[in-house]
Amino acid sequence: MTELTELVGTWMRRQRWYSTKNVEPRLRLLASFEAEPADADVRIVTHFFCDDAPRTPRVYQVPVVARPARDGDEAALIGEAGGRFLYDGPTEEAYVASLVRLMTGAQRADGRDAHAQGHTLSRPIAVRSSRRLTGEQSNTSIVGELEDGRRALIKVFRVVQNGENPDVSTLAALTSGGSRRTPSLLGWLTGRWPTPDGGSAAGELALMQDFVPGAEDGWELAVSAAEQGEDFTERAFDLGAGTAELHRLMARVLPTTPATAEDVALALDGMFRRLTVTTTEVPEVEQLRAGIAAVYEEAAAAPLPVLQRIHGDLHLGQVLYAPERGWQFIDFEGEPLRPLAERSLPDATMRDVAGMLRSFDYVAGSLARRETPIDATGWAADARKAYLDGYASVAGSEVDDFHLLLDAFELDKAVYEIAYEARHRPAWIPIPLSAVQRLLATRVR
Ligand SMILES: Nc1ncnc2c1ncn2[C@@H]1O[C@H](COP(=O)(O)OP(=O)(O)O)[C@@H](O)[C@H]1O
Ligand SMILES: O=P(O)(O)O[C@H]1O[C@H](CO)[C@@H](O[C@H]2O[C@H](CO)[C@@H](O)[C@H](O)[C@H]2O)[C@H](O)[C@H]1O
Repeated sequence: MTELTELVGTWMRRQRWYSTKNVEPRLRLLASFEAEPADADVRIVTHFFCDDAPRTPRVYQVPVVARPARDGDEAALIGEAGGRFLYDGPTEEAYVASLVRLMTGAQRADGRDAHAQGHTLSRPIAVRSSRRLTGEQSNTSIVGELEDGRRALIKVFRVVQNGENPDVSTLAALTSGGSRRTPSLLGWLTGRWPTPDGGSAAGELALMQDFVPGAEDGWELAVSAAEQGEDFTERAFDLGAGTAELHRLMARVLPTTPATAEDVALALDGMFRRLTVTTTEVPEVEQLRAGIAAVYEEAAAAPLPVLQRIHGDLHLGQVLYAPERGWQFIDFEGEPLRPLAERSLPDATMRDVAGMLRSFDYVAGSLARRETPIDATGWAADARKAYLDGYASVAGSEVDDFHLLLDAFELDKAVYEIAYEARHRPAWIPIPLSAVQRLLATRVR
């Protein structure tokens, strides 16, 4: 193993975006692409590593800035190799500036390293300064000050996969459709890299969208309201109405298709697959399997909706509340544990509604697990009802028409969450696990 691969492996294991927990990465360097730096002293290289540690190998994008001296951000130091100090690219202005040049068309992403760019800007624009965001994220986000005074949110995808990333394709369609519910997409970068078996893959490497000023994170807002016993029903109603507006726009600007028997079979297959994965990781779920399966089968026999593009991983952490713009929806990448090819397929809007309903339950679940527990079950029930009322204020009787589907998706999401928590936050497994038990026992909305 080379010095670089060893250093990156040790460092990567500590990163939140490293998706295989509790194991040592087993990395293989697939390719490295060097970008043109503005400063001759630094080298900017984006590496693609295959990690063989998980059952299905994953490819990671690792941009690195190599400096002659140890004068970068200490927290972002990957290590020293070949007489240079290697820093995590997104914390380095040189890397961000080069990425923005590529994404906005100021620099051609030519065939040399097989990158392609796209943007919605009328002219290239440079970044003046940048700051990496911290916090729990699947990817790495950066706030950049643009030369025209605007701010942009730049997202660097860490796990890269072959195919269309809905974070870019959904936002591109919504932006051209004039969405008021999402930030505008400003630019993106698509790249090509070799696959571990000698083939070639292409997919999105980064995107840039406008930064929503003064935005508060939906999860933090909801938790703080719940812990103080503050009424959240008006906000939840608006969030429901906003979700339905978003769905309407998606149906207008992206393909829709009536669900067929094959779609139902595919969806059921996906849900049972998740159930099996979860049961393997958390064996207590096995005893709930028959009850869960009955709900799935009942939904499959019920009337079918028209399928369309949806958010795909909707929860309170995927919405921002901005004073001037109201609720804004972000992160259209879909569930990180789901294969990319599935994530752009037309789906049922009730899947998103179910995701948000689960999130209100998580607010109560997380407060119940505090050192001094807070009972927010009433708060969550009110928020849930207000959200559904808000959705119905725009979408009419859709929730009532497809309530069996909604029940099934709520269970499916909770089953997914059990596996997610087992990998990321085992102490929180009881939140979705008790939700599954409750949903089976009551089947109420
Ligand atoms: N357009 C935006 N304006 C302001 N903040 C944003 C914007 N997009 C994302 N954020 C902030 O960045 C965080 C991570 O973004 P997100 O798209 O959810 O990334 P990830 O794919 O890593 O989950 C969000 O929780 C939010 O706080
Ligand atoms: O935001 P991501 O796309 O990374 O989504 C993943 O992580 C989420 C947690 O950060 C996870 O969401 C679950 O926990 C939330 C509270 O932290 C809660 O609001 C959600 O309802 C719950 O699903 C999400 O499932 C996962 O895909």
